[in-house]
Amino acid sequence: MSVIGVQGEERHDFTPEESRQIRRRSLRLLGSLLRPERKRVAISIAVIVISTAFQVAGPALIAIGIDQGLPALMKQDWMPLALAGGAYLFTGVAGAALISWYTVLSARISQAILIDLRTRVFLHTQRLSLEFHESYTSGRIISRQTSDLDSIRELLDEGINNLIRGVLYMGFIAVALFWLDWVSGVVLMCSLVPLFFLTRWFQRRSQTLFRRSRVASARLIVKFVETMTGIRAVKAFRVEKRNEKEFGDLTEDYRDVNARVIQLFGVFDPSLVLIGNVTVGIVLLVGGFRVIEGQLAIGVLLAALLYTRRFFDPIEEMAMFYNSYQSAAAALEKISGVLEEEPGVLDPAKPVDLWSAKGRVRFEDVEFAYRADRMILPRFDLDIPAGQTIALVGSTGAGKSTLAKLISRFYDPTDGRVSLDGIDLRDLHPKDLRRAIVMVTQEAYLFSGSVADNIAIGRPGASMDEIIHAAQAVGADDFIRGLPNGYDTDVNKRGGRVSAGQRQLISFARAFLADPAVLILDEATSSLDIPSERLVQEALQTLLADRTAVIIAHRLSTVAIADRVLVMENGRIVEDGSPDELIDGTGRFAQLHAAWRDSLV
Ligand SMILES: Nc1ncnc2c1ncn2[C@@H]1O[C@H](COP(=O)(O)OP(=O)(O)OP(=O)(O)O)[C@@H](O)[C@H]1O
Repeated sequence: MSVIGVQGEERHDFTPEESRQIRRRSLRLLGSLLRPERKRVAISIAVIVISTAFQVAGPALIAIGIDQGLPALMKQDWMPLALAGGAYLFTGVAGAALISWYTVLSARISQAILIDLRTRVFLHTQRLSLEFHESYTSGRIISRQTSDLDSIRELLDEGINNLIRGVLYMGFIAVALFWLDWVSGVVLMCSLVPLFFLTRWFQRRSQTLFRRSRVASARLIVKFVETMTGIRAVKAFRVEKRNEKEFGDLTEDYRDVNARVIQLFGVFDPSLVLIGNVTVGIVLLVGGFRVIEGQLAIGVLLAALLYTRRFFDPIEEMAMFYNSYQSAAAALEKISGVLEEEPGVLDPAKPVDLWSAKGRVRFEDVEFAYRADRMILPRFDLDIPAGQTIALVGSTGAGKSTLAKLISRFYDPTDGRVSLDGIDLRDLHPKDLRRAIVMVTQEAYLFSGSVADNIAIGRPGASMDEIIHAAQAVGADDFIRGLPNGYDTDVNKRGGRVSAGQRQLISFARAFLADPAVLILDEATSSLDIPSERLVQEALQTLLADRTAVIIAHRLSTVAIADRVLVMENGRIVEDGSPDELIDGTGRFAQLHAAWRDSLV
C-alpha cells in the first residue's frame, strides 16, 4: 500500500521506511514555508539571544551592587554602585525593548507562514479533480483548513517561542550560576534528576490524554455538523431524542477526559513548585553556612537564590511544547499529504486551439472505472453529431451521470478517448473546454452574491441586458423581479432565499448566457413543478436549437424534445433511436414510456 498523498491518513501500520517518507514530506513542506522567512528568523534568533542574556544579567548585577557597590559606597565611592545600578536599569529597559521587537518579529513570521500555507491548501484543493473531492469529502478538507492550521498556528505562536525562550533562559541561568558560585550550580543540577522524571511522567500521561481530548472534541463536532446538515431528516424522522442521548454521551466523554487533564496538572504543577522550593531551600542552607564561614559573599547568595527560583519558571510551558508539537506534526503530515495529491485530470502541455466549437462529441473505444476493481462503462462507442439533442434514460446506477462527467472532462476515460470536433478532450485548453461544454446539475449551486452575479458566472463581464435576456429566455425573469431587490437580491440573505426550482432556473439562465456548443443537463429539471417544467421545456427548445445537448432525465416528458434517445443499462447503451421509433418498438424504453403514460391517467 502507498503512503503517497492522502492515502496514508487511513493507516496506522506504517513501516519504518514509510514513516520516514512521511516525515521527510512534512519537513520538506516546513522547509519550503520557512525559506522565504529565513532572514527574519535569523534576526529574531539574534534578538531573543541578546534579550535573554540581558534578562539573566539582572541577579548578577545585583550581586555586584551588593558585594562591591555597597562597601565602596561606605568609603564614599559611589561609582561601583552607580555602575551596577545603571547596568541593571539598562539591561532591564533594553531587554524589555528587545522582547517587544522579538514578539512582533515572531508574530510576523508565523503569520506569513500561515497565510502561505492556508493559501496553498486552498488553491491546491481547488485545483484537484472531482475524483479527489468525491472520495475525500468536504468535512476532511474543512479540518485541514481549520483545526489542522490552528494546531500549526499554536505551535508557531506559542510552542516554539516558549521552547526557544525557555531553553535559552535556563541555559543562561545555569551558566551564570556556575560562573558566580559553582556549588549552587551543582545543587541546581541535582534538581534536574527529579525534574527529569516528573516531566517525563507528565509528558507520557498528557500525550495520551491530549490525544483523547482531541478525538473527543472532533467527535462532538462531527456529531454536531452531521445533525445540523441533516436537520430536515432529523426532524422528519424524529431522531432528536436519539441525537440528544448520543450528544450527551459524547459531551460526557469530553468532560471526563478534560477532568483527567486537570487532575494531571493538579499533580504536575505543585510537584514542580515543590522541587523548586526544595532546591531554593538547599541553595539557601548550603550558601548560608558558607556565607557565615566567609566563603561566599552575601550578594552572590542572593543572586544564586534568584537564579534558582527563576530557573523553574519556564518548565511548565516547555513541558507543554511536546503536546503542541505532536498535534502540529500530525496536522502537517495530513496537510502535506493533501498538497502531495496530483489532479487526476491534467491540463495539456501543448493545448490544441479550438476557437469556435461545432459540438460533435465522440466516444471511441471508451472504458471507464472509478476504481480498478469495478468497471462502470465497459468498452463502448458513441457518436453525437453537432446540434443533436440526446435524451439519456436508464435505471438508477446505469452510468448516465458517469457518461456526463466524461463529456465534461471531470474524469478522463480509463481507456479510449472522448473527443469534441475530433479533438481529444485531454488536448483542449481548460478555458476552451469550459467555454465549449457546460454541465448543469440537479444541485444548481448558487454562490454568495446577487442573482445577477450568479447568472453572470456563465459569462464574466456580461452586461445587465444580457443577463436579463438570459433570464427571460429560460422563464426566470418573472420570479426574479418578484424578489425583494429583483436582480440585485442577495441569494444568501433572508428574503432572498429561493426555492430549489428557482435555483435551477437561475442556473439555466447561467448556462444560457454561457452559450456553450455542448450543454449537459444532469437531472436538471427534476426540482421544477409541472408548469415551470413546461415553461423551461419551451425555453429549452430555443436554448438547445443550435447546440449539442445531452439531457439526463428521469421524467419522460423531457424526452419529447430530444432528437434521439439512448437507453443505458449497466454501463451499456441498450437502445438508440428517435423517441417515436423507440416508443413504437417493444424495447425497454417502450415499456418505460407505457408505464409513465399510465401513471399520468
Ligand atoms: N465517485 C464515484 N466513485 C466510485 N463509484 C462511483 C462514483 N460515482 C458513481 N459511482 C458508481 O458508478 C455507477 C454509475 O453511477 P452513475 O452516477 O453514473 O449512475 P446514474 O445512471 O447517473 O444513476 P442515477 O440515475 O441514480 O443518478 C454506480 O454503480 C455508482 O455506484
